[in-house]
Amino acid sequence: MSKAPIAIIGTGIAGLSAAQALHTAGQAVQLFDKSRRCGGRTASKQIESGSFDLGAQYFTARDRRFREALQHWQEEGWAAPWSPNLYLSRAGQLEPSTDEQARWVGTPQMASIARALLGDLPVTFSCRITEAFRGEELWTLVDADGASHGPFSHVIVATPAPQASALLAAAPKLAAVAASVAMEPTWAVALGFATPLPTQVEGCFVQDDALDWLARERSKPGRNGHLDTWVLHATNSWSRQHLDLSKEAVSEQLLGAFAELIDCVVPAPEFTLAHRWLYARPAQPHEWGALADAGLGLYACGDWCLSGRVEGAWLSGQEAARRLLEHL
Ligand SMILES: Cc1cc2nc3c(=O)[nH]c(=O)nc-3n(C[C@H](O)[C@H](O)[C@H](O)COP(=O)(O)OP(=O)(O)OC[C@H]3O[C@@H](n4cnc5c(N)ncnc54)[C@H](O)[C@@H]3O)c2cc1C
Ligand SMILES: NC(=O)C1=CN([C@@H]2O[C@H](COP(=O)(O)OP(=O)(O)OC[C@H]3O[C@@H](n4cnc5c(N)ncnc54)[C@H](OP(=O)(O)O)[C@@H]3O)[C@@H](O)[C@H]2O)CC=C1
Repeated sequence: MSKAPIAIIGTGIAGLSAAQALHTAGQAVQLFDKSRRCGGRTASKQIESGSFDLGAQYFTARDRRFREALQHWQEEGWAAPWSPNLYLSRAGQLEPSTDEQARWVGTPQMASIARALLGDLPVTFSCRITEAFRGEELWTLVDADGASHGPFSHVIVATPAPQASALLAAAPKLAAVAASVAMEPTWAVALGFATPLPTQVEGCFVQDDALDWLARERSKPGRNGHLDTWVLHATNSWSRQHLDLSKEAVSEQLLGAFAELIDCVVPAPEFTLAHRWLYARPAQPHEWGALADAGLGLYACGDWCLSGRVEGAWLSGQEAARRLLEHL
C-alpha cells in the first residue's frame, strides 16, 4: 500500500510554500481550499477591462531564504520589481515620499505567484474543511457538506488564525494559541476610470482617518487593462468601525476620501468594487514560525505565526514543512 499523503488546508502563500517544500522533499501532498481558486489574500480580481490586486499590493523581501525564492520567481516571470511614484498624504497634504525600499509584485497579477506555486499539485477547491480528526494513526478531514477526505499521514492547517483554531481541536494547546491571535479587518475598494486621472501618483501611504493606502494598477509591471484602475485600502480602525456597512456605502465613502486626497478632478468611475477582508492581518507580529504537535502529526502555519506580510506567510510555510520533515 502506498504511503498516505499530507493534507494541507489553505492554498494561500503559507500553504503553497509548505506544499512546495514537501513536494521537493519527495512527499505526496493534497491541498484543500474553500475558495474557487488559490492565493488567499494575494487575490487578484479579473474583470472584462483588466485585472487588479485586491489584497496584498506588493511585498518586500528581507530574509535571505525568501530573497532566494524571489529570485527564482523573477527568473520564471512570476514576479517583478515595482517602483511606483510614491507619495505620502498627511493632514490633507500630498507630498512625494521616495525611499530606497525594493518592492515586488506578482506578474501579470499578484495572484500569478500562487498559481505558479500550485502548479500541478493535487488540490480540491470550493471545499471548506470543518474538522480534522485522527484515527489510530491516520487523519481524516470532514468538509462543510459532510464529506470525508483521507486518509492522510499528517495535516497542515494554513488558514488565518481564527479559522485555524477549530481545525486544530485535536491539539488543544495549538488551538488555544491560534484562538489567542486577533486579526484586523480591511475594506478594499477598486475604482476604474475611463480616462486616466491627470496625476503623477502611483502609490500612496495615507495617514488620515479612513484611507491607509492607494495604488494605481497600471503602474505595476505586466498590467494592460484599458481602465485606469485604483485600489484603495481603508485603515484597520476605519474598517472595524464600518464592518457592517453596505458595499455601496463603503465605496461611496472611500471614493469621497480619495477625491479629497488626490490632486486632480475625479470623475465618476466606470467601475466600482468593494471587498471586505475580515481577517486581513494579525494585530501583532509573532515569532512562532509555525505551530507543531509532532506526536500527532498536526501543524499550523500562516502569516499570523510571523509577520502579517507575504514574506511572513512564505517563511511560516517553510518552517511548518521543515518541522514535519524533521519528524518523519
Ligand atoms: C487588504 C490587504 C492588503 C495587504 N497588503 C499587503 C502588502 O502590501 N504586502 C504584504 O506583504 N502583505 C500584504 N497583505 C498580507 C498578505 O496578503 C498576507 O500576509 C498573506 O497573503 C497571508 O498568506 P497566508 O497563506 O498566511 O493566508 P491566506 O492568504 O489567508 O490563505 C489562507 C487560505 O485558507 C483558505 N481557508 C480558510 N479557511 C479554510 C477552511 N476551513 N477550509 C479550506 N480552506 C480554508 C482561504 O480560502 C485562503 O485561501 C495584505 C493583506 C490584505 C488582506
Ligand atoms: N491592509 C492590510 O490589511 C494589510 C496591509 N499590509 C501592508 O503591506 C505593506 C507591507 O509591509 P512591508 O513592511 O513589507 O512594506 P514597506 O516597508 O513598504 O512598508 C511598511 C510601512 O512603512 C511605512 N512606509 C514605508 N515606506 C514609506 C514611504 N515611502 N512613505 C511613507 N511611509 C512609508 C508605511 O507605514 P505607515 O503608513 O507609515 O504606518 C508602511 O505600511 C505595508 O504597506 C502594510 O501596511 C500588510 C498586511 C495587511
